[in-house]
Amino acid sequence: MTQAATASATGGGDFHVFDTTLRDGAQMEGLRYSVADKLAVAELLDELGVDYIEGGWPGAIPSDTEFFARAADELNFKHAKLVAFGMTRRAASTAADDPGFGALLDSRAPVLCLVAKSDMRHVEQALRTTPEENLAMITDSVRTGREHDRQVFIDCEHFFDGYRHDPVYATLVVKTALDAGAEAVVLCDTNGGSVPSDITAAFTDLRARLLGAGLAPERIRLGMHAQNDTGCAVANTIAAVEAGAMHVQGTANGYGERPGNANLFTVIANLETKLGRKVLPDGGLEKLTRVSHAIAEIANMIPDEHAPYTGHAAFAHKAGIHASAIKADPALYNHVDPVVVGNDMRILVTEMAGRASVELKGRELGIDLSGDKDALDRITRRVKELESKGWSFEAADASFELLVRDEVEGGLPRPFTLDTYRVIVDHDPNGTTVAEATVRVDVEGERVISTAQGNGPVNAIDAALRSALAARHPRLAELTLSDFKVRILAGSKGTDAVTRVLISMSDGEAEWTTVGVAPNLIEASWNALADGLAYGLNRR
Ligand SMILES: CC(=O)SCCNC(=O)CCNC(=O)[C@H](O)C(C)(C)COP(=O)(O)OP(=O)(O)OC[C@H]1O[C@@H](n2cnc3c(N)ncnc32)[C@H](O)[C@@H]1OP(=O)(O)O
Ligand SMILES: CC(=O)C(=O)O
Repeated sequence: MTQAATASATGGGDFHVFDTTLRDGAQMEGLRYSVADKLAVAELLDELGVDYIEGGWPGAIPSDTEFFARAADELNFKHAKLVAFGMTRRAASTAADDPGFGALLDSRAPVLCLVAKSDMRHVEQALRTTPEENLAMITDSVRTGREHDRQVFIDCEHFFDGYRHDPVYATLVVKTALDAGAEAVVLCDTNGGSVPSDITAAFTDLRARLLGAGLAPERIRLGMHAQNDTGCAVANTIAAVEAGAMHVQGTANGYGERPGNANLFTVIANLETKLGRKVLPDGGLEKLTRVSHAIAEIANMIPDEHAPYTGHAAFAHKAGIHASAIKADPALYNHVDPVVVGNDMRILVTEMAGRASVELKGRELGIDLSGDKDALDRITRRVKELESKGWSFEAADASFELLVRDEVEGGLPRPFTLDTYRVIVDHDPNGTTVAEATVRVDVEGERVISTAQGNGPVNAIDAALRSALAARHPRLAELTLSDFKVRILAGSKGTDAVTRVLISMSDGEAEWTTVGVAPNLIEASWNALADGLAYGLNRR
């Protein structure tokens, strides 16, 4: 860590984006970072341009102690400052003698963020100390941090509940921390039970009380830390900023304990695009989607498709009426240009599509359908008819493209046509199951028969088909099956259910998905497989 400690008690209009993905975000059930993961996440957050990265609690959590040791040697942030989280010193001791506090200083982090009690009930029941001693713990901890050349933030735990219960004491806690030299005092909605009007009222009232207590306006530096238990964490954070907060805390993708924390990426995007506050360095905002997905990958979490701004579906339009207006101007149905946050707009073609949806989807696929009203009519009708029978094109772009090309270009060249297939599944007395498939196909005028075994019927058909085509189509070896999804769609009478199969394939450069629907699982799979291979072999 080459970052010099820059303890500063100067007030002013600077605004902080404070990320706590690696501390509070790591408190999420089911999430566990290795030290290497944490180092990688920290680098991504620095690249995005957040101001502070809270790395964990050194001294309390052994892997966090290791993270800070490695961070000090290995990380070289371009923009951010690394923050060590901890608590104010223990009651009836001194910060200088408190081993927990010592571990924070030993971490070499240039910034400390200390959680302090601000709800009288917590002081009495959890700390089991006096209100005065709690204030002394805050003063001593902030001053000691400052004496060691650290910036110090105070997180006021349970601030909003405490403020409702005893606003005089909660105000005194904030004033004490600011008087001691805290860079900012962060008001935490720890139980996450607040709604935006609570936040606005508390910030406004607290500011008036602090001014009344003699604090100069520029010394009132407040921040917001919102948990998402009411689903209002982002809204609460925005309400806080509108009420004067100059520091926002949150986590990547909203990871955190219980329903999580304020999604910092949504907060940042709202601040920049709605409130007109530039909070990231130049070029930062357009990295938002990539960084969000990269952190999900490291955290081993499936990215939230529907996350505002960064989700894959955040700018996906399914309704035909939306597409018809988007054709005139994408801004008519997008609240911001997706490119601003590094995302893309997508048009989904389903039974809800109209001609405009088909035209725009064609444009996405590089097929110009504009002006061909007959083709647009035919394709739209065909999509609606197939979807009513169970097909689903929204996740199967390759099947849609094959359908469009069939309608307007006489279809892509088919590398083979099926004559027959047969599959046998053997379950022997030892419990071993083997599937064997034989396919008979026409390949460029020649009839080819091939037999292969597999661990299941679809695997066996895939192997037999590949073996039949291998000599004429060596590129098949590059095409791998990356996903196989089956869904049974209930029929109207209960017994006439149909099966929908989605198959994703990749050639190492691109991935595409095809859909097959039939009353029989093997037939549905064959349809999807045959289309997937045909699409792949035609891909350039
Ligand atoms: C709202 C938040 O999310 S804050 C972050 C919470 N994160 C964590 O708790 C994760 C890491 N925590 C830990 O590893 C452990 O809980 C430790 C190391 C911090 C403490 O462990 P222990 O010493 O075994 O204490 P334990 O966890 O049982 O209780 C917490 C102690 O801290 C005290 N404490 C709680 N908050 C504060 C505070 N702000 N300032 C000073 N002391 C505090 C409690 O009164 C209690 O004291 P006691 O030991 O005298 O009963
Ligand atoms: C500090 C913190 O994480 C909270 O109060 O929620």
